[in-house]
Amino acid sequence: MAARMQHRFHRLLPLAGLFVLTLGLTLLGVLTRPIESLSLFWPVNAILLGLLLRQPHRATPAGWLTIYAGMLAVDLGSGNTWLPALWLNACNMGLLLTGWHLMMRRPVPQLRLETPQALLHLLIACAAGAAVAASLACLMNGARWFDGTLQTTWLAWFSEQFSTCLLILPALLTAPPFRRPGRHDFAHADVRPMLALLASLLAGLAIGGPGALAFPVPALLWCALAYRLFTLAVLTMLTGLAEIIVVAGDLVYYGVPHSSAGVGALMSARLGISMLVMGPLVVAITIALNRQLLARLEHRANHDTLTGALERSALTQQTSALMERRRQQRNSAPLALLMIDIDHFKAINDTHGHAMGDQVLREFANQLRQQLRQGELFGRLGGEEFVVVLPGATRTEALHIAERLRSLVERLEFPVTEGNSLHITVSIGVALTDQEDDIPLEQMLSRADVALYRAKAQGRNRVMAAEENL
Ligand SMILES: Nc1nc2c(ncn2[C@@H]2O[C@H](COP(=O)(O)OP(=O)(O)OP(=O)(O)O)[C@@H](O)[C@H]2O)c(=O)[nH]1
Repeated sequence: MAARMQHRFHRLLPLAGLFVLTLGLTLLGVLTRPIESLSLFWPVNAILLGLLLRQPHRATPAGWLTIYAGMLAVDLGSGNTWLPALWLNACNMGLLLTGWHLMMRRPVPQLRLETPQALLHLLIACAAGAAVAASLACLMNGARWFDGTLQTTWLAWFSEQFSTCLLILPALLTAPPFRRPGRHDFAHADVRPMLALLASLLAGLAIGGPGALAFPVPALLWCALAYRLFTLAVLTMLTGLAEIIVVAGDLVYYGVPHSSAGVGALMSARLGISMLVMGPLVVAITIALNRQLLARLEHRANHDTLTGALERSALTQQTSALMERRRQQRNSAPLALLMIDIDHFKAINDTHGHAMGDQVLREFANQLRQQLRQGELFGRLGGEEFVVVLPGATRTEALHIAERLRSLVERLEFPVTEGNSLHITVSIGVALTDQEDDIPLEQMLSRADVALYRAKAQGRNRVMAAEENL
């Protein structure tokens, strides 16, 4: 009984959360809505659509009904009668369901706006959702708003819903998982593009006229080049919403008439503002895409495809950079280099086949990598020979780590057939440098190689230190 109650509680809790969120957002929309007219902007639908696209498991029939109930509760609570409340919120649901179904047909990268085409799909989904909402509004309510024509009513609904969704959704869809920002997040942030954006908005306010709406575009393009996609999406959202408020609130003369006959012009301004921000968003998406591709290419170029360890050239370059940094910082902490070679690896290939040899190399590398700390390097020199670089490790520590790795490998099991597995051992040569004895990398490698050779000569499965400096 208690278990069933608990199960029911766990099922109802997310729905209760959705209900409270809908209630809060709708209340906010209603409070900013002048009596007997449409809201300046109605962010409820865009925010709920963003939430459902990020968390599709909430979009169950019960979830949709909960949202509808939340919206109805606010409308009825604020004095609306049943029929208009049912109708009005059916329009909102029309937008949500249309937008959700069109967007959910897209693969995940499109949902996260990872390609420029994804932005076009978002535009189509917003337009279709807004069109459904506007059509339902006209169908149900006739032409009771504005100047009483069906066309103005439809366009007013459409422009408000379309522009709000297009401005808000990119920020919601690209938001990274929440984490507390660290000091480093802001340490190197370039504030100039943001200041330029602010200046362009102020210039728009000071100069006015219809062209002023486009003043922020160059600053937004600069922001697109300087910031992450999510940051840019937040900036385009804030810029767009600020401009809509300024135009609709008649705070500055933008050449947009505000009589009821001017609803069409206000609608045009809303649509224009939401489309102006598409350009900077496409630039930011393209840059993010290029960065990802470059990072992937760089990873491919620097890492061995079989084991994921650093390639010889990347290992040499990163170790040299590490040594150079130590030199510049006059860091007297030592740096240790372990050269690790699998014993009798040829026999594994010969006995179990090359594919099994590859499997052993892959698993061996995975296990070794897991033992290393951040800042330590792991590379493959070729064949079954690997290198570990340990910055700051003393002689005792380096020997201790090498011994730990040797004994770990000895205990590894590589399944060959059912109930049958093979074992391997490694020989390790250790070389160490410090400030007084700052030797080039190539010399470190050859010292470790000599030590490794001695380990092999003395029977393998052992750690030997280079004699010169240990
Ligand atoms: N499966 C597989 N084998 C490789 C790869 N790279 C090198 N080898 C094989 O690794 C073996 C290395 O053999 P040797 O250099 O004779 O060394 P060993 O048999 O480990 O003997 P010792 O090092 O003296 O203990 C050769 O047979 C290579 O063909 C690889 O990427 N995959």
